[in-house]
Amino acid sequence: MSGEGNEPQAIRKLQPGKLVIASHNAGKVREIAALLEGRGLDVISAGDLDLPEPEETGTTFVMNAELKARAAADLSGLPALADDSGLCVDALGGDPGIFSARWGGENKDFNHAMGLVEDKLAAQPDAPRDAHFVCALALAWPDGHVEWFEGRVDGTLVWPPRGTKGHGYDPVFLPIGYDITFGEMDEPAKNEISHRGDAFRQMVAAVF
Ligand SMILES: O=P(O)(O)OP(=O)(O)OP(=O)(O)OC[C@H]1O[C@@H](n2cnc3c(O)ncnc32)[C@H](O)[C@@H]1O
Ligand SMILES: [Mg+2]
Repeated sequence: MSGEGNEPQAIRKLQPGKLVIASHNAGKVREIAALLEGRGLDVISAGDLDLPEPEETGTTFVMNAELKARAAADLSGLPALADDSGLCVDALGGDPGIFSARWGGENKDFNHAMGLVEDKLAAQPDAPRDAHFVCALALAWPDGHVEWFEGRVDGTLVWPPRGTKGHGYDPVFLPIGYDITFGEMDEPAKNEISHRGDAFRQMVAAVF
């Protein structure tokens, strides 16, 4: 059968029309909608469609992005784009990583989550504060086809948290080459250098 077996799979183009943003995180949905602007897509969020939040049982960012995108595509019958992302701190062996949202607890309290990172780093006062954000994007179609892209941005962590423009861990993340945190940066400037912007540029080059 053609297209199966060991043949490389062609990248599938995304046609103009409806696209579900398979995320329940308002900050991410806002950034994703801005990154997709002007591409002829009618963007609907998982929240607008009342889609349930799937349990993130994967062990990698890509696995979790794929399971969220597939769940939304299956339930909506539309192509769906999911983002699984997180902050990886070198001195903490890559934590919180795929558990970044879960460190915010049931109330999704990122002051608490940033405090947890600070407390754990306090035990290693001489360790470098290097960290990076990762963003895996998965684009899934209702017939099961899926495409993946992964982006990254490197930086260092600073305390106290600075700025109120971003979301999640943005106030403690100082990207390399900048003297303001993601929390102090306007959204278009953040999108230009962020893990999410990086993954999006790869996706745009491939599927449009
Ligand atoms: O799964 P969905 O519904 O998309 O929403 P979520 O918030 O649970 O998203 P993730 O599972 O991907 O967890 C990612 C967490 O990592 C953090 N994060 C990801 N991208 C970030 C960014 O650009 N700035 C700050 N924090 C970010 C933020 O705390 C997120 O809650
Ligand atoms: Mg999540």
